[in-house]
Amino acid sequence: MVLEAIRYDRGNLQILDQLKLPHAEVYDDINTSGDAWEAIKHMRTRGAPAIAIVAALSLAVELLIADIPPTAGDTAAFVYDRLDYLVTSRPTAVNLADAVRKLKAVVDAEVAKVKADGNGDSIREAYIAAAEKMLVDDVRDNEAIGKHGAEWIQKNTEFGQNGQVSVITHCNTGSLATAGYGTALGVIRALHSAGTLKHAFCTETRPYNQGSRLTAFELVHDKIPATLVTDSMAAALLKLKGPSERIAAIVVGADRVAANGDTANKIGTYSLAILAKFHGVKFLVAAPRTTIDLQTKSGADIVIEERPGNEVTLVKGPKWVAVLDEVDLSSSETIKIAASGIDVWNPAFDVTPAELIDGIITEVGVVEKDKNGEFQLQNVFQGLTNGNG
Ligand SMILES: CSC[C@H]1O[C@H](OP(=O)(O)O)[C@H](O)[C@@H]1O
Repeated sequence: MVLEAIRYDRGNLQILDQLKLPHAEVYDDINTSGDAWEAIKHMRTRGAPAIAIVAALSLAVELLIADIPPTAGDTAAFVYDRLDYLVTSRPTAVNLADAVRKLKAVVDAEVAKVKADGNGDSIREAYIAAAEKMLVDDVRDNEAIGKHGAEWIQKNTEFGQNGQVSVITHCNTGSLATAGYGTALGVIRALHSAGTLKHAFCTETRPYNQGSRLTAFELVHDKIPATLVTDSMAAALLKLKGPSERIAAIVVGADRVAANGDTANKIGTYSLAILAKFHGVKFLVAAPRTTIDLQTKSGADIVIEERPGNEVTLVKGPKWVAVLDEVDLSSSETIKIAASGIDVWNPAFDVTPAELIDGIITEVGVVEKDKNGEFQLQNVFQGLTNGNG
């Protein structure tokens, strides 16, 4: 059974409520852009690609039920208004803004054909087809990212050239963050499928715990040999077990890759990049081209989302029944794990400078820095890379 964060057929969209994972798999109906905004904002669905796809498809569903004036101009105005609203749900990941830009262009082209006072049906149809294509393209891109990333690791790491490799990954970048297969977790899936993965190590990824709640869930589901560590254990893991476990690389996802290769990703990524450099393991970012933002020159220009402090100080979940080593799904408890009155800083992302990144794994190949130590990311949009993947 394949894990699905998003379930869709025309007129019907459901998301897997990721606040209930790993203990319960509950799907929520998404019937409007408003439903999608709430789900994205409160992280019932999350992951840069998944956010964009859920937003796009929510409007594809809404267009079939909303009471919109019949002209093409009115339909386009409704689409623009809803897309502009959806893009306010979370600021850091570029995939949503990228999808909005592309969907607006589809609508504009259709309005140009039928003229503003023409029938709005073709606008609706063009939008829905474009949104549905994003769902299909994402899985295809992720499988290509997995292939390129696995090949690059096997070819460009000492452990990869003579046997199996182990990989550290952060946050969740799998089927629960995308339309399927995943980006960095897709690379781990590809290594595992090729029989070249020794072990995957996933970090807990405080405070939302994407690693312990979601990535661990995916790795167990796929029967991939894996070990969970806390974020603070990563350094000791590399120092004490890096050679013996043949840890060849740290592979992470991305929320926004700036034109120079600086990458915004889940908080804690920057620390891992520094550890990789110090311990001589490769540091790789896995991201589809929908995550690469040539309009943002560098990491300094990326808006970092800050989330509520209680996402750090409160831990919610079902009661654990010790004697059964199971959870009581009929219960729900919230535990406070910090002193009242303490200030909390809770940035959801950090920025890893391009100098710490050995390669950016895309669906068209792995981009490495040129002889001047710079990423030439514009080339990937012509399907070109200079990597060895
Ligand atoms: C392929 S998911 C990319 C990216 O999105 C995640 O952020 P969040 O869980 O807050 O939506 C995380 O940073 C992943 O690396």
